[in-house]
Amino acid sequence: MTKVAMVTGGAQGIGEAISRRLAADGFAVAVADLNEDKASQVANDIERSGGKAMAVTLDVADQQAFSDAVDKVADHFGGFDVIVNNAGLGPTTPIESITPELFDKVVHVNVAGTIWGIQAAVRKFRENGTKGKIINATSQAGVVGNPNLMLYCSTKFAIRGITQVAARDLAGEGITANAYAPGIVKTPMMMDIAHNVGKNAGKSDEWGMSTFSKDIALGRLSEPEDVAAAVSFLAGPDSDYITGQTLIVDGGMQFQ
Ligand SMILES: NC(=O)C1=CN([C@@H]2O[C@H](COP(=O)(O)OP(=O)(O)OC[C@H]3O[C@@H](n4cnc5c(N)ncnc54)[C@H](O)[C@@H]3O)[C@@H](O)[C@H]2O)C=CC1
Ligand SMILES: CC(=O)C(C)=O
Repeated sequence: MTKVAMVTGGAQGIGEAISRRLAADGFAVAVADLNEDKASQVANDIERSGGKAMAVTLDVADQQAFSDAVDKVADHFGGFDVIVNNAGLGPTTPIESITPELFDKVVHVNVAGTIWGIQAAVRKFRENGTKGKIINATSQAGVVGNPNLMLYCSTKFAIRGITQVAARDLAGEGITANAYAPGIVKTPMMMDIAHNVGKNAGKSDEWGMSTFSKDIALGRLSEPEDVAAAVSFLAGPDSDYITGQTLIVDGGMQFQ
């Protein structure tokens, strides 16, 4: 029986790499994203390569839409086994720059979006009697406070707590919940942060990326595929006994 995985923010960056890796692992993959065109491109490319995939247009901050999307995926593929709550926003926010509007936007996507994904997945797992897996995107910025990323870091620290609570609440049903914490990965989100680091110092984007990565990850950059390999492990049978953990993906893999 083909297992089914849904990847939010699956149309670009780390999420795209996760979508492609899980398809290569044999999952039927739902590429869920705000960006309908990019999600369709990724899903179509997976299908052209012999995998099973579908695109789902979704704003993870919309609780009902998330629930409806999980129903659509389960109905289309005939099951639902893994949710990867990968979608997120990563603005650069010096303390004085944080507004109520920006706070609401980022927390609704990163934190509420993760909770709505867990809620929708658990409902479907229970309906189908599936011992499913919940895999959430935190970050090294959810383990260590990063300069000028107060709002973002607050959400990534929150996601680790959400993951630990979900693991504890769901252990009796055989449902696991874990998080992955990438280091510095060259994606549009990270390039935006690097741009702001450089701009604040009157330097280039390249200087910003190099400086930030040296400060945070000893200058080590990870590839989206490195993170996808960690998520492949968490989605696969070898991690069935693991729950409530954060897998750090920065110059290797280690549980936190
Ligand atoms: N790039 C990095 O260095 C690191 C990234 N992460 C985390 O990994 C995850 C993916 O990050 P990246 O690939 O770098 O991001 P990205 O910004 O390159 O891609 C994010 C994807 O999520 C989608 N998205 C954004 N808001 C959405 C919403 N409301 N509903 C549905 N989809 C939405 C975007 O359309 C995009 O396709 C995020 O949770 C991020 O916090 C963690 C550590 C490091
Ligand atoms: C974007 C992010 O999570 C970083 C810089 O670790």
